[in-house]
Formats: sequence, structure tokens, C-alpha cells
Amino acid sequence: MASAGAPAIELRGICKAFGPVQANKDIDLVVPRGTIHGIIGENGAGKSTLMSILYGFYRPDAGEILIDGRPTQIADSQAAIRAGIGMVFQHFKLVRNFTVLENVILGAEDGALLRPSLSRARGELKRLAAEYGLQVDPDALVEDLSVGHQQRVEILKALYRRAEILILDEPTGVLTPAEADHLFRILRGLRDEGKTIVLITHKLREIMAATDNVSVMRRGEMVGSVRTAETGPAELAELMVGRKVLLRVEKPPAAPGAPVLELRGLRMVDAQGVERLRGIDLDIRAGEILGIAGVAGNGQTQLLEILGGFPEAGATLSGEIRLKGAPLALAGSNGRARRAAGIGHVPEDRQTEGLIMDFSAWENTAFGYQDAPEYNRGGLMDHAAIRADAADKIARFDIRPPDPELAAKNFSGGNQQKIVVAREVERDPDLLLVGQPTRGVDIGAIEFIHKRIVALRDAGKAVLLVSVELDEILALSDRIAVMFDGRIMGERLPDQATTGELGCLMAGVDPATRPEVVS
Ligand SMILES: Nc1ncnc2c1ncn2[C@@H]1O[C@H](COP(=O)(O)OP(=O)(O)OP(=O)(O)O)[C@@H](O)[C@H]1O
Repeated sequence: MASAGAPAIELRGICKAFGPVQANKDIDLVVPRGTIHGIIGENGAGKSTLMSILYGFYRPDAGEILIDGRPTQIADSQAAIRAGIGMVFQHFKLVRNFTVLENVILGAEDGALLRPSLSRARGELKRLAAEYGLQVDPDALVEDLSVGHQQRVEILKALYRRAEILILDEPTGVLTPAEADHLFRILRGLRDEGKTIVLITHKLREIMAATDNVSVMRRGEMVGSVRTAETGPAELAELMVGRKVLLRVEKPPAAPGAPVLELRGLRMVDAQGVERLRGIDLDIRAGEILGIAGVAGNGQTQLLEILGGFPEAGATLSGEIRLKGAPLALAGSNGRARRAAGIGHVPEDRQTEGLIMDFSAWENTAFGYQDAPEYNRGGLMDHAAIRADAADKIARFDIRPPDPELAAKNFSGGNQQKIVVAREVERDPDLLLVGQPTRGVDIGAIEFIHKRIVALRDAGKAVLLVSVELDEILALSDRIAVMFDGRIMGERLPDQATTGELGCLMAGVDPATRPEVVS
């Protein structure tokens, strides 16, 4: 039995070090039952480490965990599940070629895939889905589901295991705005049923909209817990970063010059014969930021990959790309050749495309630019020069920990992103391609990355920005193009576009022809 009135979670004096890095220092945290509790903090502040301790992935070096008032040892994730704790990770842990039902029961029951238990499980899954608004077809293969639906499966998996506490790590990073709204409705529903939710996010908007209380971490320490109703974004930002943060982008009006990138009739058919780009015409001028808005999966990824010089294997391309008036090869190119031509590229997925995760930070800062004269001496790569350059970038971008020898995989997500941005922006490219530049990045670093992108524009460079964050598109872009189903649905100026209008274009509806759909 739970002690009446005891908090769902209480952490006392939790400490955890990774070598010299003290990821959690003497952390206390109280999460009352039946509440949504936000955890915020800069990249590398120790949020994921703390939640991984609660979920049994790491053993703390010191400290105590109480669940419902009872001291509880959580040696592994099975123990966490027994204690009623479920976790939804940033990168889902589903088996892609299994059905929803198979994924939900996998590991939850003895003899998991036996028929009788399968039919019982199906009934239970349907009940949970109906009760919490988590509709999803039990027989669909996970690989055929949208990201939002895959996340529902993760939540259903936790509920099926009778989780009373649900931890979500950056759950909206991969969702569309509509999917994110739906998720928060679900979380409020779960809270109202008495469940306890812990939400890690970098988005203060989500903290303000969805949480009851919020705790702030900085550099491994817990610096404060407050009731959400009694605080605001500016105060939270300051607590997180330890200084005032501008929550908007300051930029002078653009002064566009000659076209840097010209696309004419760019088409791409993938190896399965699906037409992903259906004739893209775009111009980007020197000194301007063109933002491409759109729901993920409408061709933005393919566009960036082609421009960046690594189109999907087996794709057929046609059309024309010109960089400063000179034609660029469509296929048969590569990222190094594109970079040498003056195209910098911050890919959408830093882990698979932006970094080599097992390589050190210093090696990664040269990735794609190995041929640069300053990195080579006497026909050999000059490791000392690359290391010195990396140390300089680490200092100027405040990458933490400031250790050039650390493998990319051992940096937190936001610091990994800074390594990629530092490498590409510092090269002063004529055209910078940026995909989701601030995904998983804290607000201090967002401010910094946005400033660097604007500075590049002000130095007369062209920027192509792809982001699923409409706020980011609106804040940074000088012009906005909306992509839907492999086409440009329309172009708008940011100060003339409403989010309703952009939302319509993102859903494939042109408000110019159907004005009744824009409120
Ligand atoms: N397995 C590991 N080995 C070495 N260092 C690690 C490991 N896991 C985390 N760290 C370090 O511990 C610190 C805390 O990382 P953690 O991932 O908990 O931060 P976070 O607050 O979740 O960051 P982010 O918002 O970027 O996800 C960081 O300095 C990170 O580099």
C-alpha cells in the first residue's frame, strides 16, 4: 500500500559521476502524485541522467529513491516497471517490423506471443486506447505508423505494464504541432486519473501550458522547484542559464543581393518509385534566410540531402541546381565536394548524418573538411592543427564538457548539435543548409545558434533553413516557403503570414483558393 499523501516520487541526495563529470550532484526532488512535473535545464545539466537513474539504467553513486513514500531499489528497468514507472524515450524502443499489439505485450507477459494471452491483451489494449484517447490499430506494423502514433504505442506499452508514473524525455521533438497538442491532452487526462507525469523538455511554452510544477537543473545541480502558475518563461530561462536570455531573435531587415541558389524543376523519385520531390523552383539570394516550413516527411529531408550532396541511394533526380550562377551536379556528388564548392550543411539528424558518434569531438570538427589546406601539411593531415582549431571552436561555442578528446556519443544532444553547427558556420559558406538546427537544444544555445545564423546572413551569405518548429521559421526567416507532398505550396513574408494560414498550407490547403478554412 502506498502511504497516504506521500509523493509519487521523492529523490534524496542523488549523485552520479561519469569519470570526471559530475552529472548529478546531491539532487533532491519531490513529485506529488497526480501532477505533471516539468524538468528543464541546459544541455548537459543532468536531466536524462537523473531520469535514467529513476528508470534503473544507471545506479546512483549515492542517494535514495522513494516511490509512494517507500524506499525503493531500482536496479534495472524491470525493477522500475515493477515499481510502476514507465519511460518514453526520445528515440523509441519499438520493434519496427512487429505489430502494435506485439510491441505492447513484448516482454510484459510470460510466453508473450501465445494465442490466449494475445486475445486478452488485444482487449486490454483496446480498453486502454479508448480510455486515454490513444487510438491506434493493434494490427498495424510499427514501421507503417507515423511518429506520433509510434509514440502512442510507447505510452500504451507503459500503461499496459500498469505504470503509475510516466517519464517522457523530450516527447515533442519529433511531433507536429497538432500531434503535440494531442499528446498534452492525453497527459492531462492521465494526470486527472491520478497518474504522475515527469516531462523533460526544452520548450518553455510546453512547461507553461502543461505542467503543475517545474524543477530546474543547472550543471548537475537542482537549482529550484516552483509552481508553474507562479512563474513565467523569462524567470525560468534565467534560472536555467544563470543569466537573462532574449526569448526572441533580433535581426535587422534583410538586404538581399544576387541569387546564390537557384532550383528549377527539381524532381526526385526514390528507389521504391515514389516521387518525393515534384518539381521544386526556388531562389535564395545572398543576405537572406529562406525558411521552409512543413510537417516532417513532405520532401524537406530529400531536398536538403540532394543539395548537401548525399541523395538517398537508388534515387532518380532531374532538374537544375545552380550555385552562384554555375550548374551543380545533381547526383554523383558528395558532401565533401559540396562543402568545397561553398555549401555548408547542418543535417537534420546529427547522430546519423552530422557526426561520427564513435569519433572524438576534434575529429568531428573536421568531418567533411579534411581536405582544407589548414588541416594538411606535407600531404598529411595535421592533427595538431585540427585539435587546436577544435579547442578554439569548443571555447567559442561553449561546448561542454570542453574536452576535444571525448567521443561525440558522450556529449549531450545539445552539445553534439553545437559541434555540428560550429563546424559548418565557422567555414563561412556561401550557402548554409540547416535542418532542424535547434532540435533538443537548450534556450541559451538556441539564442546562440540563431545569432550565428543571422550573423552569416548579415555577412551576405544565403541560408536555407528547414524546421518543423513554426516559431523558429517565423523568427528567423526573411521569406517562408511551405512544403507539402514534395511541392512548394506557397510563399509568404513572415510579418504577413498568420500561423493559421501557414498551418493550412502545411496541410496542403491553399487559403487563397479556400479562404473559409482560415479563421
Ligand atoms: N554514458 C556517459 N558517459 C560519459 N559522460 C556522460 C554519459 N552520459 C552523460 N554524460 C555526461 O553527463 C552530463 C549530463 O548529461 P545528460 O545527458 O544527463 O544531460 P541532459 O540535461 O539530459 O542534456 P540534454 O538536454 O542535452 O539532453 C553531460 O556532461 C554528459 O556529457
